[in-house]
Amino acid sequence: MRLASLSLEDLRVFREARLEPGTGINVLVGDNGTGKTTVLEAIQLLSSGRSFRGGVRDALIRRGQPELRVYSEIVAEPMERRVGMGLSRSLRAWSARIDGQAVEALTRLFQELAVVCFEPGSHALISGGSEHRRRFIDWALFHVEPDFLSIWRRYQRALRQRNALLKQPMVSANLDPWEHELALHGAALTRLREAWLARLQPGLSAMVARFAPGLGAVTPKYSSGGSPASDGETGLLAALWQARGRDQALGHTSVGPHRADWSLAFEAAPVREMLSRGQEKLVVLSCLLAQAQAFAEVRGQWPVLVLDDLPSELDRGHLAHTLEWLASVPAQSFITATAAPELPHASCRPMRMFHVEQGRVAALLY
Ligand SMILES: Nc1ncnc2c1ncn2[C@@H]1O[C@H](COP(=O)(O)OP(=O)(O)OP(=O)(O)O)[C@@H](O)[C@H]1O
Repeated sequence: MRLASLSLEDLRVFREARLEPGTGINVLVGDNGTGKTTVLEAIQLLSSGRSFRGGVRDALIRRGQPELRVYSEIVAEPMERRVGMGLSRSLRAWSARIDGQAVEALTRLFQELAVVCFEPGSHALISGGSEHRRRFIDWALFHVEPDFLSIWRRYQRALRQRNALLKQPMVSANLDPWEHELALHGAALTRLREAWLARLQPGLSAMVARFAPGLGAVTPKYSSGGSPASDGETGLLAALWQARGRDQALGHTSVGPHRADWSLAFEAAPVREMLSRGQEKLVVLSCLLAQAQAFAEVRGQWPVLVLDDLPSELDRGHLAHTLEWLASVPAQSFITATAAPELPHASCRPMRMFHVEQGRVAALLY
């Protein structure tokens, strides 16, 4: 999938801007603080309603304005289906449109555009809390597994209900139906997540061999958050039952897939603490590119790749390597940099360069 156009209105420094990206690598060049990252943020917003920069959402709206708007025409392969996606945020709420029609659920919009993002905060995938790693897998499942969203919602609903009951004087029988729900949907969630991690393994091994060969073979390990995954629904039900006393004291549910995690062990660095900061970045980059590739294998089209401030994240050799890889796959990508990086000569798609200057984006001849 790719963006044929992108328009921003009242998003941070931009009053109004529009660009028509190319189908291959798009480079956004400009000085610090001119708005390069904001263009990537706009793409991320359309795909998830959140900014990879975090922080308060209202900071996204241009100072003094009531609302921001982002619009894009998306082209979905293989049939070249065109979809107009619009997202706006007022001080109170988001609203979304597809082909001009308002959509009730934002997730309907997010299903149309899959974006894989590498940015300075991405190292949290390795060094941050487990929520980053769960979100990584759940992002893929949301896009490739039709049942995922309904399983995830049912699990979350049962979790909220059990947590609310845990805060009241305990009546064990009241917990029973919610624990059955949690076990049923939790076991399904665990199966999907484990299967996705297994699917990623070959691509991840190839990416690590390419970007961080010194680390040797990589082994992913999933930990299901309480009971062994192989014990399935029965095991999770038993774990919930056993944890009742402790959970009541805590006031929340301490076992289940909402506590799950995964890790990577390398031949040359069996524990995460042995990775240098730079190696961490290369591992994260490998995970994200492997994720994009696995997505493409399942969906038959690539997600859009956005890579913020790439030249300051990677050394020259790894930057060249990454650009070569990007040029070799049929994915649309967006890169920001303060100075134009040297782009590979051979590319399977046309490349395009844009200059960003204090809230304006201009296409450069390339
Ligand atoms: N709500 C807002 N209203 C107006 N301007 C804003 C708002 N939020 C941020 N800005 C401005 O928008 C610009 C944001 O720029 P952005 O982070 O996209 O720049 P950048 O080119 O990626 O910078 P760098 O190279 O330093 O990372 C900054 O000049 C910032 O002060």
